[in-house]
Amino acid sequence: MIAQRFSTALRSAVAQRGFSTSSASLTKVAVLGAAGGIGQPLSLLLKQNPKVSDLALYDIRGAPGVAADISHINTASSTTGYLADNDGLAKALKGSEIVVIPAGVPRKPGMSRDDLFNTNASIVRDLAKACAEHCPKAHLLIISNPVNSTVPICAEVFKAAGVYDPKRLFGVTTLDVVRSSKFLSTLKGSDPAKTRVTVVGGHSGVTIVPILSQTAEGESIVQANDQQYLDLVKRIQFGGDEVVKAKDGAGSATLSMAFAGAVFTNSLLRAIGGEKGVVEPTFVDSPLYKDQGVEYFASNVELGPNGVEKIHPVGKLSAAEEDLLKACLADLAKNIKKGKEFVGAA
Ligand SMILES: NC(=O)c1ccc[n+]([C@@H]2O[C@H](COP(=O)([O-])OP(=O)(O)OC[C@H]3O[C@@H](n4cnc5c(N)ncnc54)[C@H](O)[C@@H]3O)[C@@H](O)[C@H]2O)c1
Ligand SMILES: O=C(O)C[C@H](O)C(=O)O
Repeated sequence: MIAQRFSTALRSAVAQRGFSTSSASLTKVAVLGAAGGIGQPLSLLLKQNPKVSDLALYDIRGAPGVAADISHINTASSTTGYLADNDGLAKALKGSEIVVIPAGVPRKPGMSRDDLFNTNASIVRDLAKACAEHCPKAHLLIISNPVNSTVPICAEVFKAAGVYDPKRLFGVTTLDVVRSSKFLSTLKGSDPAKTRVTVVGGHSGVTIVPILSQTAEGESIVQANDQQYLDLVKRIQFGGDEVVKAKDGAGSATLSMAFAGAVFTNSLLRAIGGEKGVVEPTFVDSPLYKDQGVEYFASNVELGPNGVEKIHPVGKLSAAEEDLLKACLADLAKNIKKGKEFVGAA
């Protein structure tokens, strides 16, 4: 009865905001690391998403305050904050269909993402264990770095628990897509909303491979293969370092990441709600380069109600992009192996 009343209230709020209610699914979303630099703005953006029915905000510190604050926003979803005591993590996860994980430490200048491994690997492993126990069918969206290793860690934890579904595990690489779109459209004077760049590979340095040749605005830059192209690729691959440097010890990208995380979560919510043709680049368990020892790879993925619907191949590449891909695969294989070794799976 209460659930029915809530559902009616949510649909009416959705309608008032001008969104179509027909495809609006009612979905509980948990954010783990919700009081952090990414967690707070991401939670704020998710609170504005009419497809979210319940927002469960978990952190080892500060989550109840963030939840109290966000809960006053007059959208229909409910918001609850949880700490580790009183079984907070289990309560946050129970019934969640999507779990977004930005928990962990960010970089400081001079650090690589791999330097975060020692701290973040165990944080992500333990959170994945809790997910495997309390919401084994949830879609897991991993933001915590190094993504190239934390995604394999989650997969191995789920395999050990006997609940692994490769279709429901995603490394969030959307920030690379967002940056590519912004940097390319700035150079070309095009509309960033219409300048869509596919980024494949992984999420760190040379493992980030923008396929500019497949975008109308990028084609001529790739053909010229001059300093402008080299600079653009470098800026996309090392955009994270640009922010780390500018923040000067206060962390890494948080606001643009929250935006990117909200974009990817919304795409998945649309697909879960039955919308067809929703495609996002994301780092998943992928057949594309398994024969070269690379089990996880980001490429365009069509999303569906059960997560990964179809993994698209990278398509035609320029000679320069072929070289970028080669360098990517070598690094990626090492990052993946490191993650698997951490959980005793390699
Ligand atoms: N995938 C990407 O594109 C991308 C982009 C930016 C940042 N990141 C990564 O996201 C992570 C978080 O960055 P941030 O700037 O939000 O850091 P932050 O330090 O501001 O926030 C991290 C939060 O995680 C919490 N936390 C730590 N251990 C936890 C645990 N066991 N359970 C629950 N919460 C826990 C902390 O209390 C903190 O609130 C970093 O690893 C960063 O490198 C990834
Ligand atoms: O650069 C970082 O460490 C954070 C994130 O991965 C990014 O790309 O901004």
